[in-house]
Amino acid sequence: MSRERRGTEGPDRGLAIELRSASKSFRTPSGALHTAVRDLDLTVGRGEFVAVVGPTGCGKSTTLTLVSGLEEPTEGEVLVAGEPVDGIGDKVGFVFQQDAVFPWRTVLSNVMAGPRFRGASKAEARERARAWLARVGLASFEDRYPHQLSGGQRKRVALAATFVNDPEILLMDEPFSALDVQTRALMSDELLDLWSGTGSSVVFVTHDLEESIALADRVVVMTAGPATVKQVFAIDLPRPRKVESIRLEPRFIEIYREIWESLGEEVRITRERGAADVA
Ligand SMILES: Nc1ncnc2c1ncn2[C@@H]1O[C@H](COP(=O)(O)OP(=O)(O)OP(=O)(O)O)[C@@H](O)[C@H]1O
Repeated sequence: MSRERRGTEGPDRGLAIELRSASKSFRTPSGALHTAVRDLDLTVGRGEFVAVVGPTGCGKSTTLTLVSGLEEPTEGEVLVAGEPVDGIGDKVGFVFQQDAVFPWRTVLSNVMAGPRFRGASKAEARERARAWLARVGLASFEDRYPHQLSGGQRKRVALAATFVNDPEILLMDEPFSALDVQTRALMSDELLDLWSGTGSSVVFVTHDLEESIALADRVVVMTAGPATVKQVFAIDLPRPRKVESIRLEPRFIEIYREIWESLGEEVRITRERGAADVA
């Protein structure tokens, strides 16, 4: 286990993402300033899988929106591949809790959409989409529409539609939280399988500590809001991993206890604040 260095060294070519003292405040409808993220330092290496856990409402999604370019930091810097983020770049892919699929398009057409938008010919887009649909086990579903699929199948379409664009960076915000427990474990295994060949850097936000440990190279624990990095844990479990079996290993349980000690404290702080708000 290691606490991450909270350094401010110069640009590092080996880094996919750097947040340097990043803060984000929002103006609330009443006109007050609400700070969602405060003085956040976080780096993600190329090809690294980082999971972010923290109490509800602490600022995890806001952190992702800063990396994606959907929002700008109020203070500090956000760099992707050594360059300051300037709007939404095509190096970044997203998978969210809601299915980001076009309901009026077939499965094949959904997966072709990204390459087509990026200038690929129809034939090339179709070929690449079919290859990814085969990888996620949906080759025979290409003519279906999203409403004709199960939740797990729709999630597979979303994964294929993301990976088909060869993203350097993959931002995932609780992507599997709407799925049942078994499908969730299967999807986690599939994600690891798909990711392992790509070299993409992943930032995966989740409420589920088990999921974060099973998937990630490092788990980042955020403080109760405003979010800042509390502690970073290196996960020294071997790969390839299967989530259902790895979580029974003694080392996994040991890591879980250590991280929960850190995370549980922030969850308690958040709960106590909530209780004070309604008192
Ligand atoms: N556009 C916005 N305007 C005002 N406040 C916002 C905005 N976006 C987020 N917030 C506030 O910032 C805080 C952090 O929100 P965020 O969605 O990042 O938390 P989170 O950790 O992802 O939450 P959860 O775990 O519940 O999904 C919350 O108090 C939220 O209400």
